[in-house]
Amino acid sequence: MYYDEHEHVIEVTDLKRVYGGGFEAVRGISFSVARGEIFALLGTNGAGKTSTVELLEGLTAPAAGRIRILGHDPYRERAAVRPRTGVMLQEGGFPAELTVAETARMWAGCTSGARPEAEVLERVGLTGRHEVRVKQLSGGERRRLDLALALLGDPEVLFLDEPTTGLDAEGRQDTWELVRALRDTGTTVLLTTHYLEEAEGLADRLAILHEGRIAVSGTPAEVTAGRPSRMSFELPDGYFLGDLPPLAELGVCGHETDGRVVRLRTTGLQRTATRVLAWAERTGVELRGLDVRSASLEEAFLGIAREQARQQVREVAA
Ligand SMILES: Nc1ncnc2c1ncn2[C@@H]1O[C@H](COP(=O)(O)OP(=O)(O)OP(=O)(O)O)[C@@H](O)[C@H]1O
Repeated sequence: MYYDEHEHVIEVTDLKRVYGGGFEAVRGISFSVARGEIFALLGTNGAGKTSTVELLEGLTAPAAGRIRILGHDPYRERAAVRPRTGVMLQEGGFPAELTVAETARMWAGCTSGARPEAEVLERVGLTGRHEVRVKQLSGGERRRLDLALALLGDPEVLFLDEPTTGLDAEGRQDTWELVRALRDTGTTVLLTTHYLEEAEGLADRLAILHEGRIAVSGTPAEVTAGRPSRMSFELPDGYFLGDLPPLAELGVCGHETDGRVVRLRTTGLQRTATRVLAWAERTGVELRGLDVRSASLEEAFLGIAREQARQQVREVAA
C-alpha cells in the first residue's frame, strides 16, 4: 500500500463559499488528505459537500481560504492541476445518442496521456456494453461510465461525488473494490457520499459536514469513539419496558419504546447485553428481532443532527 502521511496532496484551510445573495454554504472548513488516502465528506442534505468539492475541482474560486491540490491552486493554476486529477460528477451529462465506446473515445481525446478506453471500461465492468447508447444505460451503468471517464487520465487525485448512487449492492461492492485498488497504488481519493456504511467501510478518514462547517472529523474509529452502541428487541405479549431490571442497572443511557419494541442506547454494550439476556433467560422470555450493534457512523451522524437541533432550540429560546 502506498501511503505517505507527510505528503498532503489536498490541503484546505479556512475555506468559504458564498452564493449570490450572500448565502454562506461553506463556512470556514479546514482539512488535509495525504497521498494514497481515501477521505470521505459526509453530511446532511445541503451541508455543503458539493459546494466544497466544486471548489477543490477548481470550477470556481472560493470566497475566502486556501486550497492546494498537489501544491497548486486548482482555480488559478488549473492547467497544472487538471491533467493530474480525475473528476466524477454527480451528473455526467454526456450526449445521450453516443455509445459507451464513442463517449470514452471522445473523452480520451480531451485527456492527456489517456489509458486505452477498452482497459478502463473493463475496470468498471462495462465490457460488453461498448455499443450501447448512453441513453439506454441503466442509472448504475451510467455511474460506472462516469467513473471510467474520471479514470481515463490515470489520475493522481480522484474526486468522486456520490460514486455509488443508483448502483445495486453488487455494483457498490465492485466500485468499493476498485477505489481500494486505486488507493493501494497511490491514488488519493476524495469522495462524497450519503451512504454511511460506504464511508465506514471505505474511508481512511472522514469529515461530517453540517450547515457548512465540519462537525467532526477523523478515522471512522475516532469519529464513532464515545458514541453509544445500540440494542433492540421485541418483548413478548404482556411484557413492558418496566418489567426489565432498572435501566440504570443495565447501564443504559437512552431508550425508546414503540409498543413492545424496545431500543436501548448504551456506552457499555457488553454489560447491557449480558444483563438483558440474563433477565430474559431468568424470566423465560424470547426476545424477538434481537439486534445488538456497536457504535456506528450512523449513531455519530444522528448524534450530530440531534445536538445541532438542541442548540437551535436553545438559540431560539434565548
Ligand atoms: N447555485 C446556488 N445558489 C445558491 N445557493 C446554493 C447554490 N448551490 C447550492 N446552494 C445552497 O448551498 C447549500 C449547500 O449545497 P450543496 O449542494 O453544496 O450541499 P450538499 O451537501 O452537496 O447537499 P446534497 O447532499 O443535498 O447534495 C444548500 O443550502 C444549497 O441550497
